[in-house]
Amino acid sequence: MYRVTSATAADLFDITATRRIERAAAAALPAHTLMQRAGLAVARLAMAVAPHARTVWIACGPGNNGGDGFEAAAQLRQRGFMPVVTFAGDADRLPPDAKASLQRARDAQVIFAQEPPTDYELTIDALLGIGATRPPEGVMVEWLQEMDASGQPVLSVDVPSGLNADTGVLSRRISADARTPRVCLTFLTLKPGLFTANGRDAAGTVWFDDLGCDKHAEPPTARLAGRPKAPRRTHASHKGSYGDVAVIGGAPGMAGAALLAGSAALHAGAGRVFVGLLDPSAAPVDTAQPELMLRDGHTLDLSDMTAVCGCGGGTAIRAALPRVLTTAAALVLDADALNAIAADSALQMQLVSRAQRGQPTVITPHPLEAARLLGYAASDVQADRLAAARQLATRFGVVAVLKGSGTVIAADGDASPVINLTGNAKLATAGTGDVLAGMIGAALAAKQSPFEAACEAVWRHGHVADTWPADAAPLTAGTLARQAPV
Ligand SMILES: NC(=O)C1=CN([C@@H]2O[C@H](COP(=O)(O)OP(=O)(O)OC[C@H]3O[C@@H](n4cnc5c(N)ncnc54)[C@H](O)[C@@H]3O)[C@@H](O)[C@H]2O)[C@@H](O)CC1
Ligand SMILES: Nc1ncnc2c1ncn2[C@@H]1O[C@H](COP(=O)(O)OP(=O)(O)O)[C@@H](O)[C@H]1O
Ligand SMILES: [K+]
Repeated sequence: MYRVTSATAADLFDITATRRIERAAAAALPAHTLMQRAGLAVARLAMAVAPHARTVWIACGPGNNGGDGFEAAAQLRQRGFMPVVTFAGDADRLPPDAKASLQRARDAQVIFAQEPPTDYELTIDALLGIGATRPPEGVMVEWLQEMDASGQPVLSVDVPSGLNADTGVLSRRISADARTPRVCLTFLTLKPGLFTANGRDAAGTVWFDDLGCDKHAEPPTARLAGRPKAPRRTHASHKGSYGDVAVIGGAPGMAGAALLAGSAALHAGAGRVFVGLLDPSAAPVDTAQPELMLRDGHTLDLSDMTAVCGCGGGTAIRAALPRVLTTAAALVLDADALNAIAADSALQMQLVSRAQRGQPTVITPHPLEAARLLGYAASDVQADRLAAARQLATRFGVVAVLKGSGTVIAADGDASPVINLTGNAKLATAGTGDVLAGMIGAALAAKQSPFEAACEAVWRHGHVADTWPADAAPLTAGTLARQAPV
């Protein structure tokens, strides 16, 4: 059993793949073995999460997820805890493994009740796992609401009930005021839905137990990339070794966004950074960051540069795009550049033809920008973030970075998409996206592969927010841009 952190590199498997792995694992072991191992693992983690607990409320559902709960109840009872089980199901219709575990819980003198206990120190959510076919209803909803509001730790078995393990869509809203600490112990595979969309809020800290079944040949659905290697510079390197970045953006009134991207590219290690502003009346120098070379965004030669295009671009970016799309050696497209491309099929064709010419492009949409590019609603993008990122990558021949909680990075081709585990809501402030675009630009300019450049920059950007002290002033985009790579 191990705890998943942002440093963890691991494969993720959707429900269909997990089912195949589960069937193969079950076939290789004596009956009931997997559930016994799962229940024991839940009991062990419960004791670690709440060693002081006396009463543990275990909410069990109608399938094998409930079976894991019965098994954990039996184990906890044998260790002197007072588990109280509420069961939302029919004992006669339980699958065989779960039925056997129900009997073991009864034999261990576990208390069964109709209602949750009045006082308890830990809840185990064993209502629904990967077999959930529809959102929870009836008494399950009541119990889940009680858990959310209890303030006591919740340990979700395999998957938080109501969470789609493939997409991270949760059937209910968890209030931002809820102070309930959450852990999730997931079995056999790590599932993508635990790490994106609502998955992070619903699952809390994720623990993984392979139940002794670590060998299988199933291809992954997605990956956690883990901590990137620290950047190294050879002694004899020079500024040309790290490439040129040109930020194209900063329409009248929006120079700040372009300067933020430029500052981020500079601090992320680019050899030289130009900022091509689209505001003819812009000042000739940024005195706060004099290393940035300010130029006219419409005329800057991009043929040997990595362009970062769109930050604060406004409507002026439209006129600059045909030249940027055809000439930039490598390209990061953000914000208004993406909105302009979404509205113009000729620009879309120019974007697609970049890949055919071997000119790499990374796009960095947030969900609404992704929705515009795909012709969907933002809610459709959020309903399946992995699928949306893959579609963007394939349709435009790019590396797509779909931002938000659990940023997804997908490439056109066979590579599994990556879900990034760094970052938090401290980044939910204006300008942090411009900073990310600049950081990716610097990584591309240093000749990293576009997919690697995007994954590493997204990781580092989020890591700054993760390590930002809780008692420090809020993390602004300007401060974020000035952090050196880790
Ligand atoms: N079979 C095995 O080898 C193992 C199974 N394990 C556990 O088994 C779980 C999967 O078990 P199941 O396939 O039985 O699936 P679940 O226990 O997730 O749920 C399936 C049951 O819930 C019902 N159901 C689905 N959605 C519902 C809803 N919204 N309201 C009410 N009832 C609903 C279904 O009709 C079915 O009876 C895993 O998540 C994991 O916890 C683990 O013990 C590991 C080993
Ligand atoms: N709750 C969150 N968890 C993780 N990352 C977040 C969260 N909110 C915002 N971010 C990150 O912050 C950045 C915001 O980018 P964007 O929406 O383009 O903002 P802006 O245009 O103001 O710069 C993205 O990298 C996004 O992934
Ligand atoms: K569950």
